[in-house]
Amino acid sequence: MTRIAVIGGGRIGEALISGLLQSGHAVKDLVVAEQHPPRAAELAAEYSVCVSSPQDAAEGADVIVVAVKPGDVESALTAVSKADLDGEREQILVSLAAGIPTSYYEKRLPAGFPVVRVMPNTPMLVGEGVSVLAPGRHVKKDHLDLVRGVLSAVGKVVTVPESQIDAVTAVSGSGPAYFFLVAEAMIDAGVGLGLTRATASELVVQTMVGAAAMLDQSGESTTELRAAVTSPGGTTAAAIRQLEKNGLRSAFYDALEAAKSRSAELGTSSE
Ligand SMILES: NC(=O)C1=CN([C@@H]2O[C@H](COP(=O)(O)OP(=O)(O)OC[C@H]3O[C@@H](n4cnc5c(N)ncnc54)[C@H](O)[C@@H]3O)[C@@H](O)[C@H]2O)C=CC1
Ligand SMILES: O=C(O)[C@@H]1CCC=N1
Repeated sequence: MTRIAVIGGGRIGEALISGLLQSGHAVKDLVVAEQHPPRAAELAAEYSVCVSSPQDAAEGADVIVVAVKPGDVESALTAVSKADLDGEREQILVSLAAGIPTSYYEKRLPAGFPVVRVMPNTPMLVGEGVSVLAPGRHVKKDHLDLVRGVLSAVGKVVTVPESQIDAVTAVSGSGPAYFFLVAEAMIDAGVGLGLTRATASELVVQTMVGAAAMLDQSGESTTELRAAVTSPGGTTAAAIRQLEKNGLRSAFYDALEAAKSRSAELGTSSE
């Protein structure tokens, strides 16, 4: 089995660990390096996962996953680099950090070391993530297949050229937060209309789950599905008119542009 070291046991590191274990990955083939001791203890207790230093974790791993904040990548990589790393051993580094390009790692790792940049998202926690892969210069087909195999255990896997990864970050990396925000706003609006918070939450969550399942399974476009709910002169048309009047569509254009720019900015500040 592929041995995986996760450097950084925060929200996305935990989502990956949890998703891999739920999909049948053996706990003995997972190790996490987490610098914050109480958090490390929490992960060990929750998942029975082995906790180690970044150096030791990287030493024995086939896949080294960097899951720290972009600003912590330098220190994490310095620690990882103390391990006896060797591209010849077919080790691969997978970076989940927003903004940090593969060239950043390639400059600092032994020559020829394969690096795959990945933009995951948190639904990997429940096996419904989407991980978008962008291979670095030294990545061969076998490396990419290995990373694809690992991440397909926790959701869908898509591959793009690295030039598209800032846009991907804006769409699917940050995307779950947009849906959570929409759900939050709808729940509050339902409460404003007199529903209890529990009822409003139940209705909104199930509506989101149902709508997502239809998008996924019906084969119909978003426009067709929306039209099917929108009766002429009806309630949905009245609501959508207000959403459009209040700039929902352009708010999303602006929001995703801001996220893409921020991802690019994180990259340039870490050259
Ligand atoms: N949270 C999300 O939805 C997504 C996050 N990402 C990326 O994943 C990375 C991690 O994000 P989060 O999990 O949200 O952050 P987080 O702050 O929850 O977790 C990062 C963890 O790394 C640990 N850490 C920092 N430096 C370390 C080191 N040198 N050695 C060991 N552990 C170290 C911290 O103590 C912390 O627990 C970021 O680069 C982010 O851009 C990517 C896609 C989605
Ligand atoms: O907000 C962030 O920077 C990270 C990257 C994508 C989702 N969360």
